[in-house]
Amino acid sequence: MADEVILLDYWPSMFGMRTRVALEEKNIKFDYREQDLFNKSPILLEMNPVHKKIPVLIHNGKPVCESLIQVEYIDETWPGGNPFLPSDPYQRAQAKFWGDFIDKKVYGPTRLIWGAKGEEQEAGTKEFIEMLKMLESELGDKTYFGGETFGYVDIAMIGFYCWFDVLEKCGNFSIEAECPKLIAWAKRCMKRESVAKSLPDSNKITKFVPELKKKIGIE
Ligand SMILES: N[C@@H](CCC(=O)N[C@@H](CSO)C(=O)NCC(=O)O)C(=O)O
Repeated sequence: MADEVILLDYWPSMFGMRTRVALEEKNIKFDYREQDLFNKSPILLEMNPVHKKIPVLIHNGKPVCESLIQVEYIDETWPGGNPFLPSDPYQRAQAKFWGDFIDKKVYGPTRLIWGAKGEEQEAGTKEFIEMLKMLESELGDKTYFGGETFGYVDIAMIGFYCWFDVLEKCGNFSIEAECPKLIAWAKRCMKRESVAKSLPDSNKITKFVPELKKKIGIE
């Protein structure tokens, strides 16, 4: 029986983009189901009762929650092609460390940059740039975070790239000026069909943010 793969997602989500990219990298056919996070569907509540968040990967009726867990699950379940994670335990640990770093240290400041004002927004901008500089020094002169092949940390981070334009406009800074190597890396990733297909156009994100702010009551 062919695998049934459903992805409960939300188009602007940099977390959902991770799972989209991972599925595309493995050439897995999946049923993409856009979710309304302001009026959550019964299937979302049923499949992710703990966090009630997207993305949720439903594989033959069984839900896998949390985007980085989904990326690893996809890598293990469909092992063909380039592995996302290295086989060496230490290298795997290092890749997961940077995935965790992105979740703990990169995502938070982005909310302040587009959602806050004044000193709070400035603090978010400063923090974001500092965190990107740490990522850039980890990348160094490598093609991808794991070396020559596109993998786990690239997948964890690349979804933020389509948010860079709106973050720069809100925070009045240039990511390229601060982290040129990181921008060069992102452009390299965008050349991959799996990434180009999975990330929305940054103009769409830029138009979306003011609508989102209105919807959540921050103006
Ligand atoms: N650690 C999780 C984060 C998912 C998340 O925040 N999803 C958001 C949309 S993207 O910002 C979400 O589903 N929010 C709905 C809510 O918070 O109610 C992951 O990596 O999958």
